[in-house]
Amino acid sequence: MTQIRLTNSKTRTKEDFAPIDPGNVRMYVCGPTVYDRAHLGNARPVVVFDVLYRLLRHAYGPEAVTYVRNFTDVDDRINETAQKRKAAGAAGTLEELIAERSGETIRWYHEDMDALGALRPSSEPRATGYIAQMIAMIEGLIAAGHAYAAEGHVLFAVESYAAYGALSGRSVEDMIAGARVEVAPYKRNPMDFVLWKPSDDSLPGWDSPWGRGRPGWHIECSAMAHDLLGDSFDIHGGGNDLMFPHHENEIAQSRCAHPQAEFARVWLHNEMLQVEGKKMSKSLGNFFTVRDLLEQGVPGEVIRFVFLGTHYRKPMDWTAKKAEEAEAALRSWRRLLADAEPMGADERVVAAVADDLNTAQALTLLHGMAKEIAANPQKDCFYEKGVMLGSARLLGLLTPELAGWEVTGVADLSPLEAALAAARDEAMVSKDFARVDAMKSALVAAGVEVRMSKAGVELIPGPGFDAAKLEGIG
Ligand SMILES: Nc1ncnc2c1ncn2[C@@H]1O[C@H](COP(=O)(O)OP(=O)(O)OP(=O)(O)O)[C@@H](O)[C@H]1O
Ligand SMILES: [Zn+2]
Repeated sequence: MTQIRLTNSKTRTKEDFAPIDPGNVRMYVCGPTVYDRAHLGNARPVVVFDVLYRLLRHAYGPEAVTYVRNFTDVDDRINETAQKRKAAGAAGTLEELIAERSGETIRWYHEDMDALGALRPSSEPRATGYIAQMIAMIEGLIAAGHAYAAEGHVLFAVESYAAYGALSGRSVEDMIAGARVEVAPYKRNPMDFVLWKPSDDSLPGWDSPWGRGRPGWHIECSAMAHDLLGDSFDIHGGGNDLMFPHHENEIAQSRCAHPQAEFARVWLHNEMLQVEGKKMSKSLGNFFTVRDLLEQGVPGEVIRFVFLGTHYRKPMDWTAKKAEEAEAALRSWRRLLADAEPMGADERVVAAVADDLNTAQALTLLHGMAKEIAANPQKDCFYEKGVMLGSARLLGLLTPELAGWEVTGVADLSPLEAALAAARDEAMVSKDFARVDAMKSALVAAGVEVRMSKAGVELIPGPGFDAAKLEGIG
Protein backbone atom coordinates (compact mmCIF):
# COMPACT_ATOMS: atom_id res chain seq x y z
CA MET A 1 0.00 0.00 0.00
CA THR A 2 0.99 3.60 -0.58
CA GLN A 3 2.96 4.99 2.35
CA ILE A 4 1.65 8.47 3.00
CA ARG A 5 4.04 10.99 4.54
CA LEU A 6 2.81 14.25 6.05
CA THR A 7 4.51 17.21 7.71
CA ASN A 8 3.12 17.28 11.23
CA SER A 9 3.09 20.82 12.64
CA LYS A 10 3.14 19.32 16.13
CA THR A 11 6.55 17.67 15.66
CA ARG A 12 7.71 19.93 12.79
CA THR A 13 8.83 16.88 10.84
CA LYS A 14 7.67 14.86 7.89
CA GLU A 15 6.35 11.58 9.30
CA ASP A 16 5.04 8.28 8.00
CA PHE A 17 1.30 8.38 8.40
CA ALA A 18 -0.19 5.44 10.33
CA PRO A 19 -3.90 5.76 11.13
CA ILE A 20 -5.27 4.72 14.52
CA ASP A 21 -7.81 2.53 12.71
CA PRO A 22 -7.15 1.90 9.00
CA GLY A 23 -10.81 0.90 8.72
CA ASN A 24 -11.86 4.40 9.81
CA VAL A 25 -9.35 7.12 9.05
CA ARG A 26 -10.59 10.35 10.64
CA MET A 27 -9.88 13.95 9.68
CA TYR A 28 -11.20 17.26 11.02
CA VAL A 29 -10.69 20.55 9.17
CA CYS A 30 -11.74 23.95 10.50
CA GLY A 31 -14.43 25.25 8.18
CA PRO A 32 -15.64 28.75 7.41
CA THR A 33 -17.38 31.26 9.60
CA VAL A 34 -20.53 31.68 7.53
CA TYR A 35 -21.03 35.42 7.51
CA ASP A 36 -20.21 36.19 3.86
CA ARG A 37 -18.94 34.82 0.54
CA ALA A 38 -15.66 32.89 0.69
CA HIS A 39 -12.65 34.73 -0.70
CA LEU A 40 -10.05 32.98 -2.81
CA GLY A 41 -7.81 32.44 0.24
CA ASN A 42 -10.57 30.55 2.01
CA ALA A 43 -10.67 28.15 -0.95
CA ARG A 44 -7.03 27.12 -0.54
CA PRO A 45 -7.55 24.81 2.48
CA VAL A 46 -10.64 23.42 0.77
CA VAL A 47 -8.61 22.30 -2.26
CA VAL A 48 -5.60 21.16 -0.20
CA PHE A 49 -7.65 18.99 2.15
CA ASP A 50 -9.79 17.74 -0.72
CA VAL A 51 -6.62 16.32 -2.29
CA LEU A 52 -5.70 14.71 1.04
CA TYR A 53 -9.22 13.31 1.34
CA ARG A 54 -8.95 11.84 -2.17
CA LEU A 55 -5.52 10.39 -1.36
CA LEU A 56 -6.76 8.79 1.87
CA ARG A 57 -9.75 7.32 0.04
CA HIS A 58 -7.38 5.98 -2.60
CA ALA A 59 -5.09 4.42 0.02
CA TYR A 60 -7.62 3.08 2.54
CA GLY A 61 -10.81 2.80 0.48
CA PRO A 62 -13.60 5.34 0.01
CA GLU A 63 -15.68 3.87 2.82
CA ALA A 64 -12.80 3.95 5.30
CA VAL A 65 -12.36 7.73 5.57
CA THR A 66 -14.41 10.16 7.66
CA TYR A 67 -13.89 13.82 6.88
CA VAL A 68 -15.54 16.42 9.11
CA ARG A 69 -15.51 20.12 8.24
CA ASN A 70 -17.63 22.44 10.37
CA PHE A 71 -19.60 25.60 9.76
CA THR A 72 -19.10 28.27 12.42
CA ASP A 73 -22.54 29.83 12.59
CA VAL A 74 -22.17 31.62 15.91
CA ASP A 75 -20.53 34.93 15.08
CA ASP A 76 -21.02 38.64 15.69
CA ARG A 77 -20.65 39.40 11.97
CA ILE A 78 -23.63 37.13 11.21
CA ASN A 79 -25.59 38.88 13.96
CA GLU A 80 -24.71 42.30 12.55
CA THR A 81 -26.14 41.50 9.12
CA ALA A 82 -29.29 40.13 10.72
CA GLN A 83 -29.64 43.23 12.94
CA LYS A 84 -29.18 45.51 9.93
CA ARG A 85 -31.83 43.62 7.96
CA LYS A 86 -34.19 43.85 10.90
CA ALA A 87 -33.58 47.57 11.25
CA ALA A 88 -34.30 47.95 7.52
CA GLY A 89 -37.71 46.34 8.07
CA ALA A 90 -37.11 42.69 7.14
CA ALA A 91 -39.80 40.29 8.35
CA GLY A 92 -38.98 37.66 10.97
CA THR A 93 -37.38 37.45 14.40
CA LEU A 94 -33.69 38.14 14.93
CA GLU A 95 -33.10 34.38 15.30
CA GLU A 96 -34.80 33.77 11.96
CA LEU A 97 -32.79 36.49 10.26
CA ILE A 98 -29.58 35.03 11.71
CA ALA A 99 -30.53 31.58 10.43
CA GLU A 100 -31.33 33.12 7.05
CA ARG A 101 -27.87 34.74 6.82
CA SER A 102 -26.02 31.54 7.82
CA GLY A 103 -28.23 29.51 5.48
CA GLU A 104 -27.58 31.67 2.43
CA THR A 105 -23.84 31.79 3.16
CA ILE A 106 -23.69 27.99 3.46
CA ARG A 107 -25.53 27.66 0.14
CA TRP A 108 -23.02 30.02 -1.53
CA TYR A 109 -20.13 28.13 0.03
CA HIS A 110 -21.42 24.85 -1.36
CA GLU A 111 -21.95 26.34 -4.83
CA ASP A 112 -18.50 27.89 -4.90
CA MET A 113 -16.56 24.90 -3.52
CA ASP A 114 -18.51 22.45 -5.71
CA ALA A 115 -17.38 24.58 -8.65
CA LEU A 116 -13.77 23.88 -7.63
CA GLY A 117 -14.46 20.16 -7.72
CA ALA A 118 -14.15 19.70 -3.93
CA LEU A 119 -15.92 16.61 -2.65
CA ARG A 120 -18.39 17.32 0.13
CA PRO A 121 -17.00 16.09 3.48
CA SER A 122 -18.69 13.12 5.18
CA SER A 123 -20.11 15.46 7.75
CA GLU A 124 -20.56 19.26 7.91
CA PRO A 125 -21.75 20.05 11.44
CA ARG A 126 -23.02 23.50 12.35
CA ALA A 127 -21.87 24.87 15.69
CA THR A 128 -25.45 25.77 16.67
CA GLY A 129 -26.31 22.07 16.53
CA TYR A 130 -23.73 21.20 19.23
CA ILE A 131 -24.36 23.73 22.01
CA ALA A 132 -25.30 20.99 24.50
CA GLN A 133 -22.02 19.15 23.86
CA MET A 134 -20.08 22.41 24.30
CA ILE A 135 -21.81 23.11 27.63
CA ALA A 136 -21.06 19.55 28.81
CA MET A 137 -17.40 19.91 27.86
CA ILE A 138 -17.12 23.27 29.64
CA GLU A 139 -18.72 21.78 32.78
CA GLY A 140 -16.15 18.99 32.70
CA LEU A 141 -13.30 21.50 32.37
CA ILE A 142 -14.56 23.51 35.36
CA ALA A 143 -14.95 20.32 37.44
CA ALA A 144 -11.37 19.31 36.62
CA GLY A 145 -10.00 22.72 37.59
CA HIS A 146 -9.08 23.81 34.05
CA ALA A 147 -11.71 26.54 33.75
CA TYR A 148 -13.56 29.03 35.94
CA ALA A 149 -16.74 31.07 35.75
CA ALA A 150 -16.56 34.83 36.31
CA GLU A 151 -19.14 37.54 35.60
CA GLY A 152 -21.25 35.42 33.27
CA HIS A 153 -18.14 34.26 31.37
CA VAL A 154 -16.31 30.97 31.57
CA LEU A 155 -12.57 31.12 30.95
CA PHE A 156 -9.99 28.47 30.29
CA ALA A 157 -7.07 28.77 32.73
CA VAL A 158 -3.99 28.45 30.55
CA GLU A 159 -1.72 27.92 33.56
CA SER A 160 -3.60 24.69 34.35
CA TYR A 161 -2.23 23.09 31.17
CA ALA A 162 1.53 22.78 31.19
CA ALA A 163 1.85 22.12 27.45
CA TYR A 164 -0.01 25.28 26.46
CA GLY A 165 1.86 26.83 23.55
CA ALA A 166 3.58 23.63 22.37
CA LEU A 167 2.01 23.63 18.89
CA SER A 168 3.05 27.15 17.99
CA GLY A 169 6.24 26.89 20.05
CA ARG A 170 5.66 29.79 22.42
CA SER A 171 5.61 30.10 26.17
CA VAL A 172 2.77 31.79 27.99
CA GLU A 173 5.20 34.55 29.06
CA ASP A 174 6.19 35.23 25.43
CA MET A 175 2.57 35.32 24.42
CA ILE A 176 1.70 37.89 27.05
CA ALA A 177 4.70 39.99 26.05
CA GLY A 178 3.96 39.78 22.34
CA ALA A 179 0.19 39.83 22.16
CA ARG A 180 -2.23 42.66 22.48
CA VAL A 181 -4.66 40.60 24.48
CA GLU A 182 -7.74 42.03 26.00
CA VAL A 183 -7.01 42.26 29.71
CA ALA A 184 -10.52 41.85 31.07
CA PRO A 185 -10.82 42.32 34.84
CA TYR A 186 -12.38 38.88 35.29
CA LYS A 187 -9.34 37.06 33.79
CA ARG A 188 -6.88 35.42 36.17
CA ASN A 189 -4.19 35.38 33.47
CA PRO A 190 -4.30 37.70 30.46
CA MET A 191 -3.93 34.67 28.12
CA ASP A 192 -7.00 32.90 29.57
CA PHE A 193 -9.52 32.58 26.78
CA VAL A 194 -13.29 32.53 26.62
CA LEU A 195 -15.23 29.26 26.59
CA TRP A 196 -18.59 30.92 27.19
CA LYS A 197 -19.76 34.52 27.18
CA PRO A 198 -23.00 36.24 28.12
CA SER A 199 -25.51 37.41 25.50
CA ASP A 200 -27.73 40.43 26.00
CA ASP A 201 -31.28 40.50 24.63
CA SER A 202 -30.17 41.81 21.24
CA LEU A 203 -27.99 38.73 20.64
CA PRO A 204 -28.68 35.04 20.15
CA GLY A 205 -28.17 33.02 23.31
CA TRP A 206 -28.66 29.63 24.92
CA ASP A 207 -29.47 28.83 28.53
CA SER A 208 -26.52 27.49 30.45
CA PRO A 209 -25.40 27.01 34.08
CA TRP A 210 -23.72 30.46 33.71
CA GLY A 211 -26.81 32.25 32.44
CA ARG A 212 -27.99 32.99 28.90
CA GLY A 213 -25.00 33.18 26.61
CA ARG A 214 -23.09 31.75 23.67
CA PRO A 215 -19.93 29.71 23.19
CA GLY A 216 -16.48 31.00 22.30
CA TRP A 217 -15.17 30.00 18.87
CA HIS A 218 -12.48 27.53 20.01
CA ILE A 219 -14.73 25.27 22.10
CA GLU A 220 -16.98 24.75 19.07
CA CYS A 221 -14.36 22.79 17.14
CA SER A 222 -13.30 20.76 20.21
CA ALA A 223 -16.90 19.74 20.91
CA MET A 224 -17.82 18.91 17.30
CA ALA A 225 -14.60 16.96 16.68
CA HIS A 226 -15.14 14.97 19.88
CA ASP A 227 -18.77 14.21 19.11
CA LEU A 228 -18.15 13.12 15.52
CA LEU A 229 -14.63 11.64 15.62
CA GLY A 230 -14.03 10.62 19.23
CA ASP A 231 -11.34 11.35 21.85
CA SER A 232 -8.44 10.68 19.49
CA PHE A 233 -8.39 10.94 15.73
CA ASP A 234 -5.83 11.06 12.94
CA ILE A 235 -5.57 14.44 11.24
CA HIS A 236 -6.55 17.99 12.12
CA GLY A 237 -6.18 20.63 9.43
CA GLY A 238 -6.64 24.30 8.68
CA GLY A 239 -4.77 27.38 7.54
CA ASN A 240 -1.60 28.28 9.42
CA ASP A 241 -3.23 31.54 10.48
CA LEU A 242 -5.30 29.36 12.83
CA MET A 243 -2.35 27.72 14.57
CA PHE A 244 -2.38 30.37 17.27
CA PRO A 245 -4.60 30.92 19.12
CA HIS A 246 -7.36 28.75 17.65
CA HIS A 247 -5.59 25.40 17.38
CA GLU A 248 -3.52 25.94 20.50
CA ASN A 249 -6.78 26.51 22.37
CA GLU A 250 -8.52 23.53 20.79
CA ILE A 251 -5.66 21.32 21.99
CA ALA A 252 -5.73 22.74 25.51
CA GLN A 253 -9.49 22.24 25.86
CA SER A 254 -9.61 18.79 24.34
CA ARG A 255 -6.55 17.38 26.10
CA CYS A 256 -7.77 18.68 29.45
CA ALA A 257 -11.34 17.46 28.91
CA HIS A 258 -10.11 13.98 27.88
CA PRO A 259 -6.68 13.59 29.50
CA GLN A 260 -6.40 9.91 28.60
CA ALA A 261 -6.70 10.68 24.88
CA GLU A 262 -4.42 12.24 22.26
CA PHE A 263 -6.91 14.51 20.46
CA ALA A 264 -5.41 14.97 16.96
CA ARG A 265 -2.27 13.01 16.10
CA VAL A 266 -1.19 14.89 13.02
CA TRP A 267 -1.67 18.63 12.54
CA LEU A 268 -1.53 19.89 8.98
CA HIS A 269 -1.45 23.57 8.07
CA ASN A 270 -1.70 25.18 4.67
CA GLU A 271 0.20 28.40 3.98
CA MET A 272 -1.60 31.53 2.92
CA LEU A 273 -2.77 32.81 -0.42
CA GLN A 274 -1.24 36.25 -0.55
CA VAL A 275 -1.72 39.55 -2.32
CA GLU A 276 1.51 41.49 -2.68
CA GLY A 277 3.14 39.67 0.20
CA LYS A 278 0.20 39.95 2.60
CA LYS A 279 -2.37 37.34 3.56
CA MET A 280 -5.58 37.77 1.59
CA SER A 281 -8.14 38.56 4.25
CA LYS A 282 -11.46 40.18 4.81
CA SER A 283 -10.04 42.47 7.45
CA LEU A 284 -7.30 43.86 5.17
CA GLY A 285 -9.85 44.28 2.39
CA ASN A 286 -7.37 42.91 -0.17
CA PHE A 287 -9.62 40.12 -1.33
CA PHE A 288 -11.76 38.92 -4.20
CA THR A 289 -14.23 36.10 -3.90
CA VAL A 290 -14.27 32.73 -5.64
CA ARG A 291 -17.58 33.86 -7.11
CA ASP A 292 -15.93 36.98 -8.59
CA LEU A 293 -13.49 34.77 -10.50
CA LEU A 294 -16.18 32.34 -11.65
CA GLU A 295 -18.28 35.26 -12.88
CA GLN A 296 -15.31 36.64 -14.81
CA GLY A 297 -15.35 33.34 -16.67
CA VAL A 298 -12.42 31.63 -14.92
CA PRO A 299 -13.46 27.96 -14.75
CA GLY A 300 -13.40 26.32 -11.30
CA GLU A 301 -11.10 23.64 -12.68
CA VAL A 302 -8.57 26.33 -13.61
CA ILE A 303 -8.69 27.77 -10.07
CA ARG A 304 -8.11 24.28 -8.70
CA PHE A 305 -5.17 23.67 -11.05
CA VAL A 306 -3.53 26.96 -10.02
CA PHE A 307 -3.75 25.99 -6.33
CA LEU A 308 -2.22 22.56 -7.07
CA GLY A 309 0.74 24.22 -8.77
CA THR A 310 2.18 25.38 -5.42
CA HIS A 311 3.01 23.13 -2.48
CA TYR A 312 0.50 23.68 0.34
CA ARG A 313 3.25 24.68 2.81
CA LYS A 314 4.41 27.57 0.63
CA PRO A 315 2.76 30.98 0.32
CA MET A 316 1.39 31.76 -3.14
CA ASP A 317 -0.20 34.48 -5.23
CA TRP A 318 -2.98 34.34 -7.75
CA THR A 319 -1.82 35.69 -11.13
CA ALA A 320 -3.51 35.97 -14.51
CA LYS A 321 -0.49 34.25 -16.07
CA LYS A 322 -0.90 31.16 -13.87
CA ALA A 323 -4.59 31.04 -14.76
CA GLU A 324 -3.81 31.25 -18.49
CA GLU A 325 -1.23 28.47 -18.30
CA ALA A 326 -3.61 26.30 -16.29
CA GLU A 327 -6.39 26.89 -18.80
CA ALA A 328 -4.19 26.04 -21.77
CA ALA A 329 -2.95 22.82 -20.11
CA LEU A 330 -6.44 21.70 -19.10
CA ARG A 331 -7.87 22.43 -22.54
CA SER A 332 -5.23 20.37 -24.30
CA TRP A 333 -5.44 17.54 -21.75
CA ARG A 334 -9.20 17.35 -21.98
CA ARG A 335 -8.92 17.24 -25.74
CA LEU A 336 -6.15 14.65 -25.71
CA LEU A 337 -8.11 12.39 -23.36
CA ALA A 338 -11.57 12.97 -24.83
CA ASP A 339 -11.94 9.30 -25.75
CA ALA A 340 -10.11 7.84 -22.73
CA GLU A 341 -11.52 5.55 -20.05
CA PRO A 342 -10.04 6.16 -16.59
CA MET A 343 -7.69 3.51 -15.25
CA GLY A 344 -5.66 3.23 -12.05
CA ALA A 345 -3.45 6.23 -11.32
CA ASP A 346 0.22 6.08 -12.28
CA GLU A 347 2.35 4.96 -9.33
CA ARG A 348 4.70 7.93 -9.66
CA VAL A 349 1.77 10.34 -9.42
CA VAL A 350 0.41 8.51 -6.37
CA ALA A 351 3.89 8.60 -4.81
CA ALA A 352 4.19 12.36 -5.43
CA VAL A 353 0.84 13.11 -3.81
CA ALA A 354 1.61 10.71 -0.95
CA ASP A 355 4.89 12.56 -0.34
CA ASP A 356 3.40 15.36 1.76
CA LEU A 357 0.96 16.29 -1.02
CA ASN A 358 3.51 17.23 -3.66
CA THR A 359 0.83 18.23 -6.13
CA ALA A 360 3.22 20.43 -8.12
CA GLN A 361 5.33 17.35 -8.85
CA ALA A 362 2.18 15.41 -9.78
CA LEU A 363 1.28 18.11 -12.33
CA THR A 364 4.80 17.96 -13.80
CA LEU A 365 4.36 14.21 -14.24
CA LEU A 366 1.00 14.76 -15.95
CA HIS A 367 2.60 17.27 -18.34
CA GLY A 368 5.18 14.62 -19.21
CA MET A 369 2.52 11.99 -19.81
CA ALA A 370 0.57 14.36 -22.07
CA LYS A 371 3.69 15.11 -24.08
CA GLU A 372 4.44 11.45 -24.59
CA ILE A 373 0.91 10.62 -25.68
CA ALA A 374 0.81 13.58 -28.09
CA ALA A 375 4.17 12.59 -29.56
CA ASN A 376 2.94 9.13 -30.46
CA PRO A 377 -0.23 9.72 -32.46
CA GLN A 378 0.32 6.64 -34.60
CA LYS A 379 0.60 4.45 -31.52
CA ASP A 380 -2.54 3.19 -29.85
CA CYS A 381 -2.30 5.06 -26.55
CA PHE A 382 -5.45 3.59 -25.04
CA TYR A 383 -3.64 2.40 -21.92
CA GLU A 384 -1.46 5.52 -21.46
CA LYS A 385 -4.47 7.80 -21.83
CA GLY A 386 -6.45 5.82 -19.28
CA VAL A 387 -3.61 5.99 -16.77
CA MET A 388 -3.18 9.72 -17.32
CA LEU A 389 -6.91 10.29 -16.80
CA GLY A 390 -6.92 8.17 -13.63
CA SER A 391 -3.90 10.10 -12.34
CA ALA A 392 -5.50 13.49 -13.03
CA ARG A 393 -8.62 12.38 -11.18
CA LEU A 394 -6.60 11.58 -8.05
CA LEU A 395 -6.01 15.35 -7.99
CA GLY A 396 -9.67 16.04 -8.69
CA LEU A 397 -8.88 17.25 -12.23
CA LEU A 398 -10.48 16.15 -15.52
CA THR A 399 -13.51 14.84 -13.64
CA PRO A 400 -16.91 14.63 -15.35
CA GLU A 401 -18.29 17.12 -12.78
CA LEU A 402 -15.86 19.81 -13.93
CA ALA A 403 -16.27 19.10 -17.66
CA GLY A 404 -17.98 21.38 -20.13
CA TRP A 405 -16.26 24.73 -19.70
CA GLU A 406 -13.61 23.89 -22.29
CA VAL A 407 -16.18 23.59 -25.04
CA THR A 408 -18.58 26.39 -24.10
CA GLY A 409 -18.45 28.96 -26.83
CA VAL A 410 -15.83 26.93 -28.62
CA ALA A 411 -16.69 25.92 -32.16
CA ASP A 412 -16.08 22.41 -33.41
CA LEU A 413 -12.66 22.78 -35.01
CA SER A 414 -12.57 19.45 -36.82
CA PRO A 415 -13.86 20.81 -40.20
CA LEU A 416 -11.09 23.41 -40.07
CA GLU A 417 -8.55 20.73 -39.24
CA ALA A 418 -9.70 18.77 -42.29
CA ALA A 419 -9.62 21.89 -44.49
CA LEU A 420 -6.12 22.78 -43.36
CA ALA A 421 -4.91 19.22 -43.89
CA ALA A 422 -6.39 19.21 -47.42
CA ALA A 423 -4.82 22.59 -48.22
CA ARG A 424 -1.47 21.28 -47.05
CA ASP A 425 -1.78 18.16 -49.20
CA GLU A 426 -2.51 20.36 -52.25
CA ALA A 427 0.42 22.63 -51.42
CA MET A 428 2.77 19.67 -51.20
CA VAL A 429 1.98 19.02 -54.85
CA SER A 430 1.77 22.62 -56.15
CA LYS A 431 4.63 23.86 -53.92
CA ASP A 432 2.52 26.95 -53.26
CA PHE A 433 2.05 27.33 -49.51
CA ALA A 434 0.43 30.79 -49.56
CA ARG A 435 -3.05 29.50 -48.71
CA VAL A 436 -1.79 27.24 -45.92
CA ASP A 437 0.18 30.11 -44.41
CA ALA A 438 -2.81 32.45 -44.62
CA MET A 439 -5.04 29.91 -42.89
CA LYS A 440 -2.44 29.35 -40.20
CA SER A 441 -2.05 33.04 -39.40
CA ALA A 442 -5.82 33.54 -39.32
CA LEU A 443 -6.13 30.66 -36.86
CA VAL A 444 -3.36 32.00 -34.66
CA ALA A 445 -5.05 35.42 -34.71
CA ALA A 446 -8.22 33.72 -33.46
CA GLY A 447 -6.27 32.32 -30.50
CA VAL A 448 -5.89 28.81 -31.86
CA GLU A 449 -2.70 26.83 -31.46
CA VAL A 450 -1.86 25.04 -34.74
CA ARG A 451 0.00 21.75 -34.57
CA MET A 452 0.95 20.14 -37.88
CA SER A 453 2.75 16.85 -38.06
CA LYS A 454 2.99 13.98 -40.53
CA ALA A 455 0.12 12.33 -38.68
CA GLY A 456 -2.26 15.20 -39.21
CA VAL A 457 -3.38 18.62 -38.14
CA GLU A 458 -4.44 19.49 -34.63
CA LEU A 459 -6.10 22.77 -33.67
CA ILE A 460 -6.18 23.66 -29.97
CA PRO A 461 -8.09 26.67 -28.68
CA GLY A 462 -5.77 28.68 -26.39
CA PRO A 463 -6.55 31.10 -23.58
CA GLY A 464 -7.28 34.02 -25.96
CA PHE A 465 -9.53 31.93 -28.21
CA ASP A 466 -12.22 33.92 -30.04
CA ALA A 467 -14.70 31.82 -32.04
CA ALA A 468 -16.00 34.90 -33.90
CA LYS A 469 -12.63 35.29 -35.65
CA LEU A 470 -12.92 31.83 -37.23
CA GLU A 471 -15.42 33.03 -39.79
CA GLY A 472 -14.13 33.02 -43.34
CA ILE A 473 -11.16 30.75 -42.66
CA GLY A 474 -10.86 27.65 -44.81
N1 LIG B 1 -5.38 34.04 2.63
C1 LIG B 1 -5.64 32.79 3.00
N2 LIG B 1 -4.96 31.77 2.43
C2 LIG B 1 -5.21 30.50 2.78
N3 LIG B 1 -6.11 30.13 3.69
C3 LIG B 1 -6.85 31.10 4.30
C4 LIG B 1 -6.64 32.47 3.99
N4 LIG B 1 -7.49 33.20 4.74
C5 LIG B 1 -8.21 32.33 5.49
N5 LIG B 1 -7.83 31.06 5.23
C6 LIG B 1 -8.40 29.83 5.78
O1 LIG B 1 -9.77 29.78 5.45
C7 LIG B 1 -10.47 28.96 6.40
C8 LIG B 1 -11.76 29.63 6.82
O2 LIG B 1 -11.43 30.69 7.65
P1 LIG B 1 -12.43 31.74 8.28
O3 LIG B 1 -13.83 31.54 7.87
O4 LIG B 1 -12.07 31.85 9.70
O5 LIG B 1 -11.85 33.00 7.50
P2 LIG B 1 -12.41 34.46 7.39
O6 LIG B 1 -12.65 34.96 8.77
O7 LIG B 1 -13.49 34.56 6.38
O8 LIG B 1 -11.14 35.02 6.71
P3 LIG B 1 -10.19 36.19 7.10
O9 LIG B 1 -9.00 35.49 7.62
O10 LIG B 1 -10.01 36.82 5.77
O11 LIG B 1 -10.89 37.07 8.09
C9 LIG B 1 -9.46 28.70 7.52
O12 LIG B 1 -8.92 27.39 7.39
C10 LIG B 1 -8.38 29.73 7.28
O13 LIG B 1 -7.12 29.29 7.73
ZN1 LIG C 1 -11.40 24.96 14.45
